[in-house]
Amino acid sequence: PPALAPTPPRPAPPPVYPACDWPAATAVNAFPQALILGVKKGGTRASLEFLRLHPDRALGSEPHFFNRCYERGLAWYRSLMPRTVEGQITMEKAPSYFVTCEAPHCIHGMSPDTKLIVVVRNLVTWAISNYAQALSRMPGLPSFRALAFCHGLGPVDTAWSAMHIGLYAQHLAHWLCYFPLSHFLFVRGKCLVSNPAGKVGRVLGLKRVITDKHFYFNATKGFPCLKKAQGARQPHCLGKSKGQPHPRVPEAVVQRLHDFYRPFNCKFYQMTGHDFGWD
Ligand SMILES: Nc1ncnc2c1ncn2[C@@H]1O[C@H](COP(=O)(O)OS(=O)(=O)O)[C@@H](OP(=O)(O)O)[C@H]1O
Repeated sequence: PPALAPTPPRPAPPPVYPACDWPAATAVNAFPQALILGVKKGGTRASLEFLRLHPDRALGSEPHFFNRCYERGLAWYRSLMPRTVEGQITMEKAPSYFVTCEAPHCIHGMSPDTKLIVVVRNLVTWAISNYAQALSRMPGLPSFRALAFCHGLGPVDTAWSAMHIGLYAQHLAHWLCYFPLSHFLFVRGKCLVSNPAGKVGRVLGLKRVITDKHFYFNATKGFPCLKKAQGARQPHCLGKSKGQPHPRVPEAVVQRLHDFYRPFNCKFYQMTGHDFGWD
């Protein structure tokens, strides 16, 4: 008689989750619908921390995907995003996307509907802020003046990142080849300090949930801090690299930089239709 056919393996039983681990029926890892593109030292961390308070948004970690690890693929990127339910906006921030040449193309490839947030700041203050950060890490750094100008007093050294990144008009022109201006939201870094609730509350038309009640002014830090960070009971200020003292830079140097940036600023105002008043 023919040998008995082996019993076919039983199909694996469906997974059994403890009640508290049931996956929410509609929660998914969605690609970000909005990205904070930078710029670094503009106030990106403050924007992110303040937005965390909003129940209608979910913020991803900071994987620097579009400027450092795009080769890992969009599926990997998506898996890093928090699970969200319908009606929630997924967001991510990276300090350098705005100045990364390939980023507009890659982000457009992910979704041409992505909303883009850029935190901008007076470029001279901004350049000094970058220098302050670098100096705190490398105390032996040459003076600001020596780095800002070729040969000490020559033309502005646009090869220095603190000068180059500030050419907002040039970076924006590149982005506008991929996204219309209506997709951009420009946030003044200064407003995040003077009126954090106002600025953050209005981002992306989110319901007005974040108000002055969420903040207090911390006189020691000299900046607004959160009365309670998300999921915590304690007041929370940003870390010590945010809001650090700036070195004194001679007025003549500041003036020369204002003169240098003026035409670029004018161009940026024209492109965005908004006078940021940096001159
Ligand atoms: N609430 C609050 N607390 C502290 N700092 C605040 C806050 N709001 C805005 N800022 C400004 O944020 C600047 C740092 O910007 P970023 O977070 O974009 O820096 S980074 O690129 O992520 O390192 C930082 O720049 P510096 O003051 O030059 O350090 C601040 O001016």
